[in-house]
Amino acid sequence: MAEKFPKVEGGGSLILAWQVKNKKVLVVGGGEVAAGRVLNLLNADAKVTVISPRDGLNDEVAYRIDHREVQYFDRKFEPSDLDDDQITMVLTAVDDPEASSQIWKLCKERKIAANIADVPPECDFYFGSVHRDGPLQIMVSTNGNGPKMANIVRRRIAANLPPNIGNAIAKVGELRKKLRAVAPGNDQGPKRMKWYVAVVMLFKSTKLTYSRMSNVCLQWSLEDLCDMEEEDMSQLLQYYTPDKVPSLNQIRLGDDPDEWKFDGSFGWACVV
Ligand SMILES: C[C@@]1(CC(=O)O)C2=NC(=C\c3[nH]c(c(CCC(=O)O)c3CC(=O)O)Cc3[nH]c(c(CC(=O)O)c3CCC(=O)O)/C=C3\N/C(=C\2)[C@@H](CCC(=O)O)[C@]3(C)CC(=O)O)/[C@H]1CCC(=O)O
Ligand SMILES: NC(=O)c1ccc[n+]([C@@H]2O[C@H](COP(=O)([O-])OP(=O)(O)OC[C@H]3O[C@@H](n4cnc5c(N)ncnc54)[C@H](O)[C@@H]3O)[C@@H](O)[C@H]2O)c1
Repeated sequence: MAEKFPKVEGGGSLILAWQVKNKKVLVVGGGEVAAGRVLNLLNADAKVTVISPRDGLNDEVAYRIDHREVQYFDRKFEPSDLDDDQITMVLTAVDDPEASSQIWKLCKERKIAANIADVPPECDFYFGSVHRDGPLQIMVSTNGNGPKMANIVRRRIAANLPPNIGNAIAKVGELRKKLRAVAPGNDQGPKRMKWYVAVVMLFKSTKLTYSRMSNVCLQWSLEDLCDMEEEDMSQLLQYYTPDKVPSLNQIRLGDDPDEWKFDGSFGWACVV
């Protein structure tokens, strides 16, 4: 018999999307691993400081420093580097296990979250293998079992994604923002979410699951979403107040016989 609630399966990680925008992060080390860490951090708009002797710098880290993408100190780590309560996180990637352990202990004394590359027990969090396409990020973790496998799984997932998915998500983001402007109140919350989900489900019912659905009159495709212009979005948003979800043709051509009322079920819209 199926369980009523999901079964707990311990031993995993809590996977989150940490918002480090404008927050200070210290990276100790300037080699190949540090280069990857720095890129991840800059992609998340963090304020990055790198501490590493110049002669140990990898070309990519040197490039970030030369282009002032990071703040830089040309020396080894010193405990006083942690004397800044604005530091949100410390990442070490040094080829010196003693220095690594010392940094971990100091971070714990100061309650700063830290990742010590190479030493899983000395990590408050692990990195994962990340696929990025505009606003879309997919992280794969094997929870320390096999980082190379994480890389392989991530590539396989990415290869199976529709090519326009990042753009489509960006458009949905724009639409969602505009919808909030049209219906800002908290009291609109449930209606706003229901209508928005109905619109997104129309797009889900098309290219993402296409062949099985081919007898159903499909109204939106991923490409349609990507092609949405300002004008299309304003047209679409006019259907929010009467709680209707139009077809793309209706938005573009204004013909209304196909119009259907959203009945609250997130099923398929069938226009015959
Ligand atoms: C995913 C990725 C993200 C990133 O680092 O950004 C990542 N490691 C990557 C690559 C990679 N790392 C290593 C190899 C060599 C081959 C091999 O060992 O497999 C390769 C492969 C390569 O280089 O191709 C060596 C290695 N790594 C760790 C140890 C220590 C240990 O296991 O004890 C050792 C042994 C050192 C030694 O033996 O001396 C530990 C960790 N590495 C993690 C993440 C965390 C667990 C993530 C997970 O389990 O999913 C964790 C626990 C902590 C952390 O680093 O956060 C990135 C792939 C990104 C991508 O390409 O997409
Ligand atoms: N994702 C992972 O977890 C992963 C993957 C591969 C390797 N590693 C491990 O991570 C560590 C770093 O790997 P790498 O390839 O970048 O090494 P690397 O030799 O290219 O770089 C080490 C860097 O640390 C700097 N450094 C050394 N001591 C320092 C100190 N006290 N203060 C500041 N900087 C210092 C060096 O100048 C150099 O820039 C190694 O121990 C490696 O085995 C981890």
